[in-house]
Amino acid sequence: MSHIAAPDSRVTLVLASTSPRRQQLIGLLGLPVEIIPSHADEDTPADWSPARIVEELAHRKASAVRERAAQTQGAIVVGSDTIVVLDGDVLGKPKDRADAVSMLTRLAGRGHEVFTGLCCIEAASGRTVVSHSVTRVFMRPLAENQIVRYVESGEPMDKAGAYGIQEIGAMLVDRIEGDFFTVVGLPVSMLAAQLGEFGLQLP
Ligand SMILES: Cc1cn([C@H]2C[C@H](O)[C@@H](COP(=O)(O)OP(=O)(O)OP(=O)(O)O)O2)c(=O)[nH]c1=O
Repeated sequence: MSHIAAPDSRVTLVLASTSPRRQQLIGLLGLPVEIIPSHADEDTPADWSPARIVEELAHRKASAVRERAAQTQGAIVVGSDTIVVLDGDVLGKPKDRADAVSMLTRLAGRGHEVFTGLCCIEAASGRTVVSHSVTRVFMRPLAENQIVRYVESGEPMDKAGAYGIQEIGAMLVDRIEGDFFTVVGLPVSMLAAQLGEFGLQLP
């Protein structure tokens, strides 16, 4: 992987996440990274909009580790949350394989939206920036046996909407409108823009 010169060695990004995808993607920024898994409550009121849900959950995840992150010099905590939205219904991670099959049966052959919320908190000051990004994903029509075979791979189980566009799930997707990394769970260019608000110029 190529790297540009570290833009600001006084900053460490503290990723409040257990997601291996987010851990890999945040490395693209070329800044020092620490991981502090966050276990925030993910319940939200039923009448909240998708945008409000993902922004709130990204904020909760980042807030939950802010205090621990403050021990690191120049820490900026990053939290993120991703949901799939179809016909106004929020699809999170599937509860079991049957739930994954039913989500994918609904998603096949049509478009849906993926919302990702992103929150940066400067640990020392508490200064907070939060926003979200939306990408439209169009899935190929899928036969029942294709869906079942995909679910048997185990890949869908830790992913919102029961698919991973960056893995075998790439074969389920016809096209997207919007940012790819929003679907994977960490909108890299929005993160760079948020960090710009803390005076970091990236790249
Ligand atoms: C739609 C889609 C989702 N996903 C993933 C991104 C997120 O990791 C996950 C949604 O769950 P989240 O609750 O957003 O995140 P998480 O529990 O995996 O990690 P953490 O809260 O610790 O940060 O779905 C993909 O990897 N690819 C995809 O194509």
